[in-house]
Amino acid sequence: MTEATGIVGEFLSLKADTDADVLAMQCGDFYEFFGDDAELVGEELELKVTSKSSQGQSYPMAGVPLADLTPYLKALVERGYRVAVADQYETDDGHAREIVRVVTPGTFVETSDADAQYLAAVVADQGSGSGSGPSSGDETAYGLAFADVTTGRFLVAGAEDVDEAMTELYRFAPVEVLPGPDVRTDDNFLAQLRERLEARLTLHETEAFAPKRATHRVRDHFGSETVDRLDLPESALAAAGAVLAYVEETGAGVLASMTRLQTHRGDDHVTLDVTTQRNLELTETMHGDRDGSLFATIDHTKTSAGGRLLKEWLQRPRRSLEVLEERQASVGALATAALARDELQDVLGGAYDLERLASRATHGSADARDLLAVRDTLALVPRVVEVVESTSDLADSPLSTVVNRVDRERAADLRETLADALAEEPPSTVRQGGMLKKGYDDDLDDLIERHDELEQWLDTLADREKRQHGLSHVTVDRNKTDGYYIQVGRSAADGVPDHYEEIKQLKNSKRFTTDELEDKEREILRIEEQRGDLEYELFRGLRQNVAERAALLQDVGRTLATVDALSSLASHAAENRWVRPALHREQDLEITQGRHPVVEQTTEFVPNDVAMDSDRGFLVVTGPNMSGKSTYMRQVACIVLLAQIGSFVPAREAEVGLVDGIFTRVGALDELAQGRSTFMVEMSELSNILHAATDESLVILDEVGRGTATYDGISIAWAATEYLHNEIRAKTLFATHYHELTGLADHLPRVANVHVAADERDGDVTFLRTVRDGPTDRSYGIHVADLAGVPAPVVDRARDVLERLREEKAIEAKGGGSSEPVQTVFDVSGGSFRGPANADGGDPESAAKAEPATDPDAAAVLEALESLDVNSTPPVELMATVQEWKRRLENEE
Ligand SMILES: Nc1ncnc2c1ncn2[C@@H]1O[C@H](COP(=O)(O)OP(=O)(O)OP(=O)(O)O)[C@@H](O)[C@H]1O
Repeated sequence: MTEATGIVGEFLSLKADTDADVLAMQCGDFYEFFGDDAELVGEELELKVTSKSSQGQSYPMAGVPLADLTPYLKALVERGYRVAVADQYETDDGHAREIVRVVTPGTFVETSDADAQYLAAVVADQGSGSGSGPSSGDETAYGLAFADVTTGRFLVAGAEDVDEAMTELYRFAPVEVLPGPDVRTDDNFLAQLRERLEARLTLHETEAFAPKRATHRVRDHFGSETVDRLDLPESALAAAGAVLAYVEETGAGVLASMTRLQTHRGDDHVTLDVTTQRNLELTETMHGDRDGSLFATIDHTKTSAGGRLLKEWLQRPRRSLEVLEERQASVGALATAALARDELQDVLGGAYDLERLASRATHGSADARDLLAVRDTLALVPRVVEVVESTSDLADSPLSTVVNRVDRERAADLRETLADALAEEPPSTVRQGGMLKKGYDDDLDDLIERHDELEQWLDTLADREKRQHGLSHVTVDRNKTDGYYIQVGRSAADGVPDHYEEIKQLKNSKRFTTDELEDKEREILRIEEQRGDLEYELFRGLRQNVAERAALLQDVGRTLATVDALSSLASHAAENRWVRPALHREQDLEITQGRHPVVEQTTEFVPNDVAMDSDRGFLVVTGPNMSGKSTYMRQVACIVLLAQIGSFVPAREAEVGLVDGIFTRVGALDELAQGRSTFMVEMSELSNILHAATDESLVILDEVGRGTATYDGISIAWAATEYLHNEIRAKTLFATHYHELTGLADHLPRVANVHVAADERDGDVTFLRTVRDGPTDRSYGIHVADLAGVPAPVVDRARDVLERLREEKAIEAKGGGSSEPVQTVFDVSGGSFRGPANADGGDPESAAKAEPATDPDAAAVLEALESLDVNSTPPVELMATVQEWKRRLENEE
């Protein structure tokens, strides 16, 4: 095959030099894609694919106009592609092309989405674990770095193990992850990354992660002093260095907007593992919708920066009483000062995203309209301060400190500079002039003046020509093809003077030019070109000026976002009768008339109380299917979570002891699709909780043990309860269908039973949604099956069967002297199941029913099993023995 030459050859050779998935190469006014890349964009972006031949071979080709590249880049990076962009530049002997940047999901600066867009790196800590890399045990620690090129945010974090690393990663939801060298070989970690995150995994060159090199880079960028002060582990520095290197190498050109190195410390924050963030539907529902999430419910922010901040609060609740009480006080003040709040929200409605604009200025992609947006947003600062300071509730609240933190003088300076420079309605291009005002620069003023004079001359030309030559129907105008022209109506066209040179005939008129007009035209074009160049230079200076104040813009942006997020919480609290929870560091949790923050929006919600303290730290929640157990427990978790972002909560009154983590384990239907058995998922989640929870945590367990055989399930639930109660001592709510577990309250001092009440009359069940103390007596599964539309014959038959079963139970129960159906209970002291009759020393026959192992053959088998030493018996012999037991038991039946 002959090698392509010419433009295709150039394309293919540039492509061979990059590890990007796709190359867009500038060819004049277009970006072109050739070969496989053309096919790919043809498919992904629905671009028309044509063909281009080179050396007798035909190559697919597709292209987009220069000015339209951004939306195509956005679409490609959103699909996870990395796109190299090669620009064309002039050389002495023609032109050449060079790759100027590689646009990737994590380095796409021009995004229009409101959400944060994090690029992350994760590095295994060499010094941790048992020393031989990440696969050697789960004690490997990790260093993480997160950078948002669109806002300049840069954070580093450490994680003690895989779970913590995954939790942090999930919290930031990066769009692109750079796994460090060790992480790349850790299949388990990679599998979790793929499963938990929707991020592109990019294998960046390993040298970038080398600790020495990376540390040097971080020091160089953020200053040695900052780095020393933060005292970061090597792995975190390696991650941070790799992120910086990647941002630089991809050519995003925004490094300068990363002005601050912040640490994200897990111990400042409430641990919310991945499962919990999902289960509580913080930012999206279980079905992946934004609507119906907790965030969508409480978000009334007016700016995208405010929305981002509120989401960040929700994903990273705090543990510091001081921070939370400050936020609460501001929310309280804003909730009371309704008029001032309206005014603030109104003002914020005019704010643009300063953090994003700062990045665009640094990147060099901000146009004059962007700088106008900076000017207009800075102009809001005095008004915001004024509203706060002139409203006594707000002036006395921490909000006053928040708004006064801004360096107002510098903000006003920059605003003034921009106001003096920018024209009121600048164009969206930066090359054609018209962006800057008179008075900004003397040379520019000269050009503008001369331009104005010429325009004036042109404006009066038509009148002059009419007068001088006695013409009628004369206009003077310009267009792209004809340049400037004098247009004369057809009736008068024959009478034009001799020096008129005809350039075009139209249906009802003719177009002419004259030497004089051509001279003026040349002059005007020259001035316009000069003006364009000069304005571009001046504009770049102005933009650089803004870029150098990135930190100031980030501060102002952050302050406005904070006011926005706090006002949003205040609005929601005021409109939904939420109250300020009393926070403290004790274990108590007391919620009076609490509601579920999301469900209350769409349902006539029945409020419920929760009372937990050091003597009552474990609630077993029972109740019929569909009665509201899950809602009740999630409501508790949501209220604690809201309290720990500084929000008010849906209750009449609430007292919340701060927690260090919220852990949940609820039905995991969605995991089924990923090929893991429900039970396996359930157990690994339980295992995570039992490892991670502490006596300061809140644990929510919904139906643990349900995914396996009943007795296994009960046993696991039982053992987990004991462990949580005795060892971990976490505040726990445990919903279960295993009625047996309600017996725990009699044996474990801190366990109490509550149930969600339902009323049954004439076979109809009414859900009361009220939570009451004590266990429930039965479940109403058949009623729910009926509600769910299970065919009537099946429902009827189920009722029959249930009746029969109850009758049998009733026989047992009668022996116990009770007329109520009684369920089998688990004997704590004996560790076995038995009927209550037996517990009372009643009818031995019914006890035998509940305890099948008392059958003589079964007892013999059990005895043999007990004395068998499994470890020393060869497998074949074991199998034979089991078969023998089986035969013996079956024969007996
Ligand atoms: N306090 C309440 N007020 C009003 N509606 C409620 C309340 N609690 C729950 N609900 C509604 O009742 C329905 C069932 O609630 P939930 O899923 O919590 O029941 P459950 O007892 O956990 O069910 P299951 O045992 O079948 O999992 C939901 O539609 C929920 O919105």
